[in-house]
Amino acid sequence: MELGLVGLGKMGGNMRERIRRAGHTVIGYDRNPDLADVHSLEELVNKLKGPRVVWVMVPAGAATQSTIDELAELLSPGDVVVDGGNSRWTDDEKHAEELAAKGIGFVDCGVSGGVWGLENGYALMYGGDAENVAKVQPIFDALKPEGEFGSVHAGKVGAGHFAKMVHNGIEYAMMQAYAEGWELLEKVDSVENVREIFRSWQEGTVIRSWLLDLAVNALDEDEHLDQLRGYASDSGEGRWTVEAAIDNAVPLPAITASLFARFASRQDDSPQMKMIAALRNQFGGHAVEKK
Ligand SMILES: O=C(CO)[C@H](O)[C@H](O)COP(=O)(O)O
Repeated sequence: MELGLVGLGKMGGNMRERIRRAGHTVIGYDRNPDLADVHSLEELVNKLKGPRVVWVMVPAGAATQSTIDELAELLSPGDVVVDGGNSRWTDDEKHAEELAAKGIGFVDCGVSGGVWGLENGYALMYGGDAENVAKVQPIFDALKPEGEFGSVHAGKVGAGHFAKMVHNGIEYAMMQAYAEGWELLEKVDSVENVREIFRSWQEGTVIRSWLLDLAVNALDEDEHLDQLRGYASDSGEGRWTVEAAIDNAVPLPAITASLFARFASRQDDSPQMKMIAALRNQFGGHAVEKK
């Protein structure tokens, strides 16, 4: 089938390649003309035969919103827009309504696989009406990993991005647990080869995983991570997971702690720990360290 793909960065560029390898035609648009097959969204839409499917793979928020606004003006009734970015799931209902007003379908799709997806396939979690999902199905089949699992129709509009958000929350907590274990192992003098301990865990253990494999890759590149600063960014999904937990009164201690650990990583000198030091000094005369 034919697909229009908007956004040809690290994810979108590799997805275009994987879909083409499966024998489909992909017309890609990106603001960077070096990456794009066409010069504008209008040209992309005009080149596709109807009913069209256009997959949006641009950063969540303003970039996704403006792309969907533009597509709403260009596409025709019966066409479908897929939002494959890491959009906040609460935006999906709004996008579906905006497009439905013009007779255009909408499917939200969480995509996992990172830069390895080209070869390994992308795990897909999508939400929307069966009729719209069916129009995209050949593309889902091309992107997903080989084998029985790796893609799911998670539910109604929004369910795909909600599933991806929870996936990322789990990702935060798993990474935090590996990172904490690694730091503790590195701290203790009697432990001599932390990297090899991590490597040994890749087979037979309860905690083997792809993230563990990637941790070993990272330690192979830089055994004690000396070249990195202990600073971790976030792009929103952990925060939205914690917000959803509050809305639903679901306790998420591990995911919440892993999000807050990232915030702490961005402080050179913790203001709250200054207060703790000051209070210990006030009530107990405990020593403080001064600048
Ligand atoms: O979706 C992903 C992996 O599954 C992206 O890599 C995402 O950027 C990870 O989230 P964060 O940037 O908040 O760590």
